[in-house]
Amino acid sequence: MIYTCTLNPAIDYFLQVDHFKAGELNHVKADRKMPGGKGINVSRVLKHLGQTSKCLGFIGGFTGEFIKDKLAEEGIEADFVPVNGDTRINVKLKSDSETEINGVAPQITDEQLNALYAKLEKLTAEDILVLSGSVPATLPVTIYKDMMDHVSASGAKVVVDTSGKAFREIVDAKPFLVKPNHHELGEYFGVTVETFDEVKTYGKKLVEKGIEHVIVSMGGKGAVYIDKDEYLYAPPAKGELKNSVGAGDSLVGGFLSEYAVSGDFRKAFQKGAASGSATAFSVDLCTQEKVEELLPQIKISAL
Ligand SMILES: Nc1ncnc2c1ncn2[C@@H]1O[C@H](COP(=O)(O)OP(=O)(O)OP(=O)(O)O)[C@@H](O)[C@H]1O
Ligand SMILES: O=P(O)(O)OC[C@@]1(O)O[C@H](CO)[C@@H](O)[C@@H]1O
Repeated sequence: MIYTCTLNPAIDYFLQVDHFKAGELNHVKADRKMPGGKGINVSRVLKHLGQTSKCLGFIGGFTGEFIKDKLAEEGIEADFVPVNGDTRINVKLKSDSETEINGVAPQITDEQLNALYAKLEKLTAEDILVLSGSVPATLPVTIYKDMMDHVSASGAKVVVDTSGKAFREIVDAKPFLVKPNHHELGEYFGVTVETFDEVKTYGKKLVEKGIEHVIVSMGGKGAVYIDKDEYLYAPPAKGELKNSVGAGDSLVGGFLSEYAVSGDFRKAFQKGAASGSATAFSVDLCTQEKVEELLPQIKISAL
């Protein structure tokens, strides 16, 4: 089973405003509310691609109810720990440019944290645990490492997609796979990472630290896969950019949908990259149909 854990889920509130002007009254042309948060997006992508998964994390309030209902409607299993406050709302404003305003997480108590740890006891070596997104301020910044410690005896594989301090804390715990984007990779090493050579250099440093598989996503420039033996490049598919929110999660979901079945990294990387592009060219997260349409465009090559 693939478990996704979203410590800080959100309702993604997408707003379309013609020529948004800060400091003035703006009228919304169209809006949309979606269950969000990185792990939840990974689970939704897995579902679209025919794979089951279970969503873990913390959820609360009327916003949490909305997310639980939507996941249930889509047939996605969830086993969240309930919290007292409201799960946050993240504003995704599309106008002449894209602006994101991510909300504040509700408070999480030690008891609730322990309830999450208890759910991890079930994991076995057959399972994959995806730890994705930001860490609520009331949790220790070492939480992802602590969660890895809880599952290490089980042999479950851990995949991490986070940034900032949370990413800094997890690297030394040597997860199975990490997926920073090139900005996050640069932030970790205190440098700017823009070129493919820079991605190779700094991605390899993560492999040398003991992380088996590193995927660095580069938005419209594609993605790079690094392990101890090789560097692979997945180009972006061609299409019209509609929404970049969740493209990285789609890369992770697409990758896992193939890896869980075949264990083939090259094919998984190709499917992940196709899924990232498919989401970038869609209003919602990628569909199986769109991923299959784009797959032939993603020719994996050595870098
Ligand atoms: N404009 C685009 N055109 C084609 N493919 C894209 C585009 N943007 C993203 N992708 C694909 O999706 C992958 C992931 O995108 P990106 O690097 O933006 O992830 P991210 O920064 O983690 O995003 P998020 O946090 O919003 O999920 C890219 O590596 C690429 O394969
Ligand atoms: O604030 P975080 O947890 O880093 O990111 C949360 C978020 O921006 O990431 C997803 C897209 O990747 C969205 O669904 C969600 O709103």
